[in-house]
Amino acid sequence: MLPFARVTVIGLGLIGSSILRATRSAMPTVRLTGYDVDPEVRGIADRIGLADDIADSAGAAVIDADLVILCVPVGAMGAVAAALADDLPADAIVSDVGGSKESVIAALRSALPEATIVPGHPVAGTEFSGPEAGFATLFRGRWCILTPDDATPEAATVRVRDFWEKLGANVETMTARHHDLVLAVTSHVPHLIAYSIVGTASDLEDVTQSEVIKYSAGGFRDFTRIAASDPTMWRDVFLNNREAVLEILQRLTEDVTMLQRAIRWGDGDALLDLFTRTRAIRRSIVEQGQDDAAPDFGRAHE
Ligand SMILES: NC(=O)C1=CN([C@@H]2O[C@H](COP(=O)(O)OP(=O)(O)OC[C@H]3O[C@@H](n4cnc5c(N)ncnc54)[C@H](O)[C@@H]3O)[C@@H](O)[C@H]2O)C=CC1
Ligand SMILES: O=C(O)C(=O)Cc1ccc(O)cc1
Repeated sequence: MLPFARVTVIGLGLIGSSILRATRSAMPTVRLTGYDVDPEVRGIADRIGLADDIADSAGAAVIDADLVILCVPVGAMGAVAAALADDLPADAIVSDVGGSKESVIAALRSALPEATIVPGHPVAGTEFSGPEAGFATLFRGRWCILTPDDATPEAATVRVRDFWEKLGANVETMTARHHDLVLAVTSHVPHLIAYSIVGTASDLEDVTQSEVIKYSAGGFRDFTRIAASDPTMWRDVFLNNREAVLEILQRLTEDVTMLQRAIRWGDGDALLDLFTRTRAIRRSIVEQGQDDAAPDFGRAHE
């Protein structure tokens, strides 16, 4: 049995278009509706047939939906929810895919105080964005984290879990606070480091741009992939997961200072100890098959 018969996706970029493609492939009889604030994106979505209907307002998109998934940058979630509030059917379930959860839940509850809300985050993506970047297999074998709270009916969480499992995802539930701390370590701060090191390299006037590009076959190249991720989306993630990101950055700063000291004083044992531990972490991730989104460089050597 299908968990939902009519699914609406608001925001037709990488994640929204991937959900539409994956739903069409896994549950072909589900009626799909899409909406995006950008008329150009709506035009592309229409042309490539992402949904049965591309609506021209958020309200029109949700009018007969039984699942509405918000796939916009986290800073826009509250405004989108407010824009569709008057047209949302009373029995519809609202979900989202935002990369940070505590502030998104607060924004959704404030805009939709009566609605059934099951917050979510598929931990799957790429550095690309827009409606043509999505693909149907994006969520296959990847985690989707749901962060229901006391106000979320269990039955609604079960239906959203069922939906994501049909798209091929493994579903886990946890509190929003815990999600935000875990993702700050595993995703947000790593992206910040990538943005920062690529920025530092481009600021070094005496290492010319061409040298940066020419010798970028090493670790720097991996950082440039991550640093190519969508600027608006990541600005919003950092502004919305401020507390957890700052806490992890504080720890990172202390650890970098420790490394600085080890290099300064020639403490090779401290360096070897850390590098041995981190190599073991990488190997266990590869063994668990969790490195699909990583680029190919150097894989042959692993
Ligand atoms: N990119 C990634 O790898 C992942 C992103 N996410 C989350 O998914 C969400 C969307 O990210 P992407 O699909 O990557 O971004 P994207 O930039 O590819 O698409 C976002 C779309 O939302 C539209 N939009 C913005 N404001 C809107 C509004 N007020 N009303 C309607 N549409 C609006 C934009 O026009 C754009 O087409 C974000 O919250 C992000 O944190 C979650 C997992 C992975
Ligand atoms: O492309 C990568 O390396 C990613 O880290 C993808 C990603 C980006 C944002 C998320 O909220 C979840 C996954």
